[in-house]
Amino acid sequence: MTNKELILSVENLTKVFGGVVAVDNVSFTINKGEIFAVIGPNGAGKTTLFNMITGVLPSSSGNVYFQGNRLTRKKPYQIAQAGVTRTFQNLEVFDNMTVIENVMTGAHITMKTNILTAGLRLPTVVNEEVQTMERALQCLEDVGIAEFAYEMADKLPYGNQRLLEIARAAISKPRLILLDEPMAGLNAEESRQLVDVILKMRADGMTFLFVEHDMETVMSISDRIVVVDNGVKIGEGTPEEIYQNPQVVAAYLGDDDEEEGVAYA
Ligand SMILES: Nc1ncnc2c1ncn2[C@@H]1O[C@H](COP(=O)(O)OP(=O)(O)OP(=O)(O)O)[C@@H](O)[C@H]1O
Repeated sequence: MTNKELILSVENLTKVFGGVVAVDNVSFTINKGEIFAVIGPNGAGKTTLFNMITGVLPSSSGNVYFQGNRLTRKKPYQIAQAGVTRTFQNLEVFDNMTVIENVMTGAHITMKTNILTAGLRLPTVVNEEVQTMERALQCLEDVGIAEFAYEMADKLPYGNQRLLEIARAAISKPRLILLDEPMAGLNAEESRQLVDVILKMRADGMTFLFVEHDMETVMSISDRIVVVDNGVKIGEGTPEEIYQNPQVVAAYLGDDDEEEGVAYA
């Protein structure tokens, strides 16, 4: 990649739960427009890392900088306002809302409407609502599920609910989206659809940081990968470099068939 522009810098991030060091002095940087994966065995500390970057959990030590601004100790909504949004490991779709209403909930961090102005139904409020609805529809179009906009969210197939989560993350116009195991539970066709959406959004300038167990997806779409094991970063590089890193192979990918390469499906 030419003209690298640093967007996220994770510096010596550490999280201790009681006696357990869940994330141990992890550092890495992400450039604008990259698809960057974090992989590692169950319990390696991936979700904890995500939770610290997005302000869901305070770090024990270390710092996170986004476009040069320190995110450490900021609240999740402040981090979202700064341009970092995320999806969660388990679906977080509101069942009792339509698809478009679900997407609109993602816009509240960028809206100017407050309880007072909303109660007065000022023209600016009505305008903002209309604009948000239009933007929500556009986000649904971008992920390919606009035709379901006015259906109840829980009626969508699982794969489309994941796409809905991406649309909801995208409506606040983030510069970085974190995806926590986006491929979990998807069938092959749904995974392909989601990969297409991620690649298209990246082509439009989005940066992605994602945690994923599906190695085929990780190896096929990631520009760079960080590998964590027991909270410690044990490798970093392109898919090819990770594939050939003996420490990573031994700790995570399995070294049964080193001769022929790693079986990571
Ligand atoms: N709230 C918590 N309190 C205590 N320990 C925790 C807490 N959250 C996570 N841990 C511990 O921290 C370690 C890392 O957990 P984490 O969920 O971050 O791993 P992970 O890599 O995301 O795992 P998975 O792939 O299974 O989702 C584990 O040992 C876990 O038991």
